[in-house]
Amino acid sequence: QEDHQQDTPIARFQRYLRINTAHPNPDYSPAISFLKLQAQSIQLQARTIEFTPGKPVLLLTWPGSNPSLPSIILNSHLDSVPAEPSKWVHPPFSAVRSPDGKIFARGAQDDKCIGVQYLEAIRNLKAKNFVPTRTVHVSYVPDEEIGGVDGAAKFVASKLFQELRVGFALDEGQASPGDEFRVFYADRSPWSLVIKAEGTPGHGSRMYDNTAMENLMKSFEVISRFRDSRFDVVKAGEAANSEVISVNPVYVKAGIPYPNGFVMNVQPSEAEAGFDVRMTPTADPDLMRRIIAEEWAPAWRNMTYKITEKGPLRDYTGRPLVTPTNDSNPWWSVFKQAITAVGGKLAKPEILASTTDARYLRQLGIPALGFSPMTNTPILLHDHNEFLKDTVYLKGIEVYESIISSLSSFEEASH
Ligand SMILES: CSCC[C@H](NC=O)C(=O)O
Ligand SMILES: [Zn+2]
Ligand SMILES: [Zn+2]
Repeated sequence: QEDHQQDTPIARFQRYLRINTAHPNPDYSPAISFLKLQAQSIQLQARTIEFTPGKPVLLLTWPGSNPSLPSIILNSHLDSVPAEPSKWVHPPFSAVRSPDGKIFARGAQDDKCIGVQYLEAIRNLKAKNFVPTRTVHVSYVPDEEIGGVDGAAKFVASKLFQELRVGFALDEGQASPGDEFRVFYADRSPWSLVIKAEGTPGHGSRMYDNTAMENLMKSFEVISRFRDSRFDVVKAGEAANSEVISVNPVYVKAGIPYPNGFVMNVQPSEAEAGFDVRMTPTADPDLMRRIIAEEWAPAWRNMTYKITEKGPLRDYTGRPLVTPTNDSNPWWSVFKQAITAVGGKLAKPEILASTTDARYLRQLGIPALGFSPMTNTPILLHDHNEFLKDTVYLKGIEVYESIISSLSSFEEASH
């Protein structure tokens, strides 16, 4: 294909997309090599740090003329979720460009687009002899899709990160089906919930009280009611999906396995289910824990449970992980103006329904916005046939040029 031979912004995007960094075995080293080469070609300093062996963080730096000012950081993740190739119109790591300009690849939207757009924007600014006042860092972190424990979490906790003196951060957002850019000022925080029921085993023909399955089914009813009550608010148009606590069942595990299925005439003594729970930034974690303990998995119904919090819900001062999008945050006005300067319209700032590594930055008190410049684009992250149009990709580079030049030359020494 013609795209293979060239060294154009689109061809460079395709090259990054063709590196398979999907879980469960993301191949990080070719991705790092590719990005390092790109960084070299535009004279950015590069550092690779393995906080966990085999899980590199790449940090690129464009020094500012006034390094005493807090820096800005542009973050993206190296990894992707897996793809099911048989369900795609083009192989998920082919980065095929269709005649109408759609570039198909796992990671096209989430989030390899921004990873290279940052660099293309810097390339263009350098070509125009732009010099940033503040230092600009670009970071590439592993394992975002599995929680970032060995990636962003370790990176932001490092001495190196502290030495960067980051004043403001950008991380990924989500595509916008309309013609307004979307921006995210907070994430919902994920909890993994596993509930287990125990009960009296017995013959499949008998009806008696307190079986494990009956205990688990009662939990499903209670949890369903909680889910409906929140979902009804969303369906009534009174809140966005991301503004309520969500709970969704993700697995059930019970029964006695048999070579071709399950034993059908024994009621099992144990049953288990897993739930994805998403806490809104201002949700009360103690209240949620009480609901789980007293209603969803009560000991009196022979149930136990385990909650695993996937990241922080509050910053170190106990405040919700929310970046102000008003005049109290000078970075916000600079960001907003940078979008309008290139003819972009900005939608009302939103909470992200899922989560990103931005929560680790917000935990430190660093203002962080989630932003991926994709308008008129269907939301295809984690979906089959994820794609991004070439024109949208190229427009995004222009948007980042505006954002990076504005943020990096903004002089007020506030945090
Ligand atoms: C359990 S942390 C997982 C993080 C993941 N991030 C993107 O999809 C998410 O599910 O939101
Ligand atoms: Zn992502
Ligand atoms: Zn993702």
